[in-house]
Amino acid sequence: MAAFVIDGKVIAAKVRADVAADVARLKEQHGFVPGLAVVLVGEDPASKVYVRNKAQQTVECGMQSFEFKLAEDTPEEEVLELVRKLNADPAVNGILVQMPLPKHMDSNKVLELIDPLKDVDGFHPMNVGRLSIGERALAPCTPVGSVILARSFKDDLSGLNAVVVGRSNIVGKPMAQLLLRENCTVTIAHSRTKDLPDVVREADLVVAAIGKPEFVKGGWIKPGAIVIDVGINRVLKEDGKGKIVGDVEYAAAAQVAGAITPVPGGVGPMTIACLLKNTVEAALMQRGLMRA
Ligand SMILES: Nc1nc(=O)c2c([nH]1)NC[C@@H]1CN(c3ccc(C(=O)N[C@@H](CCC(=O)O)C(=O)O)cc3)C=[N+]21
Repeated sequence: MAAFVIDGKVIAAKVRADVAADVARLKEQHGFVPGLAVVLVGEDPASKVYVRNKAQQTVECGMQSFEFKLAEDTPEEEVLELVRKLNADPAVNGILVQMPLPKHMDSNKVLELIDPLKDVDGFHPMNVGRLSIGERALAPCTPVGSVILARSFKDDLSGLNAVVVGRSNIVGKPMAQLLLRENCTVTIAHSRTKDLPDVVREADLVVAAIGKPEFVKGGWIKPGAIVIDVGINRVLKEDGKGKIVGDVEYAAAAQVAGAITPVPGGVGPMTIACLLKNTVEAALMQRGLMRA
């Protein structure tokens, strides 16, 4: 039977509607509008589109958007100075510095300067650590969105064998932490994993975050498994035109999986929705209005 297709666009729209409702309430009850600052260094065309979408959706949810576009050859110190300024600005509740940064910059140095309470990407070591010890933390948007997508199909993930393919700091590792929190039995597989297809075959939940087009084959998927595809790869079709594919061989996997996220229209839209959600959480934390 063909897999259920988990519609990331629909679920992202629901997350954004919740964010908009929270923002409206903050405005009404506290006279305050959350703000998100996005810093883009350089001219990467894909990054520019993504930053534009973020700014537009931030405003649609009733929040303030601050955009900073710096030239590729901006000195590192200038980016650090901007982060310091945003840290000190009470109108800015969330700060996102678009990755990757130009090669002449030390990304970790920039990320570690961001106030952990404004770190809506959840990349600061303080948030990474707090997530791993189960404290309240801002968690990375893509993994948070991926859990919401999986739970939209099966609310209780407890006891599932989850295999995360990929061990990056922005997806694989935080994904594993969040799935542990959902009481999954978690395996992190990667490029050096032995017998990877057999490891994936054991998974009730597969998260593919490798960054290689259609790397995970349909034949690796356990019948009925939930497949979350984090990959966004631009490839050329036979007719020479470009298209976007995930890290999973979608057509084949969709024949065996119980549920699968498409690319585009799966995890991508959730990443932005969860960024907006994190911005509201950050604003609540900064103002001591935290939800229980
Ligand atoms: N500090 C930082 N935080 C990030 O979260 C971050 C980043 N840097 N650098 C770049 C990546 C990439 N990223 C995407 C988010 C949404 C879509 C998205 O909405 N994709 C749509 C459209 C795809 C398309 O048509 O291009 C989809 O998958 O359906 C894509 C890519 C966030 N990133």
